[in-house]
Amino acid sequence: MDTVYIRKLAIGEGRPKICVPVCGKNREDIFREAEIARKLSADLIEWRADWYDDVFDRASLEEMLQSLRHKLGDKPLLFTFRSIQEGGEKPIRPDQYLEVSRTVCASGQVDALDVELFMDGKITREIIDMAHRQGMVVIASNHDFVKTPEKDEMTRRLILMDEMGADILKIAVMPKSKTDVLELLTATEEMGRLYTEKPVVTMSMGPMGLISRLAGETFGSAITFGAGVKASAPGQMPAEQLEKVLDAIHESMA
Ligand SMILES: O=C1C[C@@](O)(C(=O)O)C[C@@H](O)[C@@H]1O
Repeated sequence: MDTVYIRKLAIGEGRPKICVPVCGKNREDIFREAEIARKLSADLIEWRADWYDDVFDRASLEEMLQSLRHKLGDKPLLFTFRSIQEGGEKPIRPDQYLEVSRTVCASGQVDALDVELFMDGKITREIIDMAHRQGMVVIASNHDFVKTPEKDEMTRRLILMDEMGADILKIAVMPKSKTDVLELLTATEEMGRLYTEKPVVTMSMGPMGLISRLAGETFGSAITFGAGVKASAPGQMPAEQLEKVLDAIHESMA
């Protein structure tokens, strides 16, 4: 697997990196959560801006990006607007998604950008190119909060992300059975062995899928999300506990 750097953080080698989401609705909550995430074991902080009340106001968004960067120092920052159809808080039209992404890219304050694969083919490509021109890392993503697609469909989507030029390929799906969790792990393993050199990030959500958030070093998932103040998706463990488990696995595997 190739290593992708987000600032100095090496994604794709060693222990999976811990990403802690920040999901505040207003300035105060966002700063409080970011401060907690920074002190926790976060290797990377995700600002889930779909939770932010004023996200569609450009001046407020620009100001928040600057302040967040200031608060986080050189901690790597991932910007995500998760659309409602993929499990996020707010609906967003493709043109708004493009506009928000433009503001984020132009701000120069963000290190990595989450781009939803199925937002809109043309816009997705445009955003990926724009983020790359700014020297940002692109994490393409896809989420199914209802079910686990078949293994070949999951690998197809991840391959599509690779072809679209994303640097890191991510999929999160909901299991209905333990077999679904195995499907996700098999898709993860196959991606690394057969289809890509890029880092892959996968998770099976909910309590049944929890094991997939711990097993990245074995099956090939390079980032795992751990809860700070609150979880941004079902099945996330508190980041502190997650760190202990990942460290124990890493040390015993060495
Ligand atoms: O894509 C992901 C993964 C995630 O959905 C999870 O299941 O941990 C959490 C989201 O905040 C993040 O953007």
